[in-house]
Amino acid sequence: MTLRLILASASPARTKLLTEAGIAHTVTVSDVDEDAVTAAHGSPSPYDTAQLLARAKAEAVAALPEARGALVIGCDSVFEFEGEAHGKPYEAQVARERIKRMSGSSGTLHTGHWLVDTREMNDGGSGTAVGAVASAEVHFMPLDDAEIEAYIATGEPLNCAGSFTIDGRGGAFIRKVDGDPHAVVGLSVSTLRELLRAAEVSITDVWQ
Ligand SMILES: Nc1nc2c(ncn2[C@H]2C[C@H](O)[C@@H](COP(=O)(O)OP(=O)(O)OP(=O)(O)O)O2)c(=O)[nH]1
Repeated sequence: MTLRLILASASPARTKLLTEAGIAHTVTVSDVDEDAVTAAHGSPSPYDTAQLLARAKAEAVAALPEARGALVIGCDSVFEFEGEAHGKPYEAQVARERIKRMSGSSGTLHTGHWLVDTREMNDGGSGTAVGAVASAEVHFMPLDDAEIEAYIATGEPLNCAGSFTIDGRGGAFIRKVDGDPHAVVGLSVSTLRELLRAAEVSITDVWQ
């Protein structure tokens, strides 16, 4: 039987990562209310938030009829900076305030992963599942105000957890990454390999 892998994410970065890693997949976006999930768990740490939301997204898609018989991977990225959990800034003023503080400093990007194996799922069951968080510490170069304004004006940081990318324009401001760089982009392919192994699937089985 051909293995089907579904990415439960709207993130263009994640599907690009899988495609460039040669991993065949389709995309089904969940409609998870992320604020409701985190509120239901009190005030989880940034690490736990990433895992909780990855799990919620994967389980929501795995419950859909079209997911039956497939492997479903959900992800969520949270940037931990000075004890705060930063998602996407969305607005220029929020990005400006955050990037000014991040300049010359460092923070940790946590990406949660949750894999649901629906191949053995009985009616109403949830299938077997396994998850892991991959974290990487990101060290930033000092940015001057003109660079910050120009970066925000591109729009790139507004829809990225942590208000930066390492593989886009933001790469100009990254001094180093301690950890899996793919975890910063949004999906650690080596973590996916480990989750697939737990489901007795080799990464080579999903190579296209
Ligand atoms: N290309 C790139 N994207 C990044 C980087 N850091 C963060 N991002 C993006 C990837 C994700 O699209 C986004 C993280 O937000 P979420 O984890 O909430 O995922 P998103 O809302 O995009 O989609 P989803 O909730 O999974 O449907 O930030 C980076 O270094 N490079």
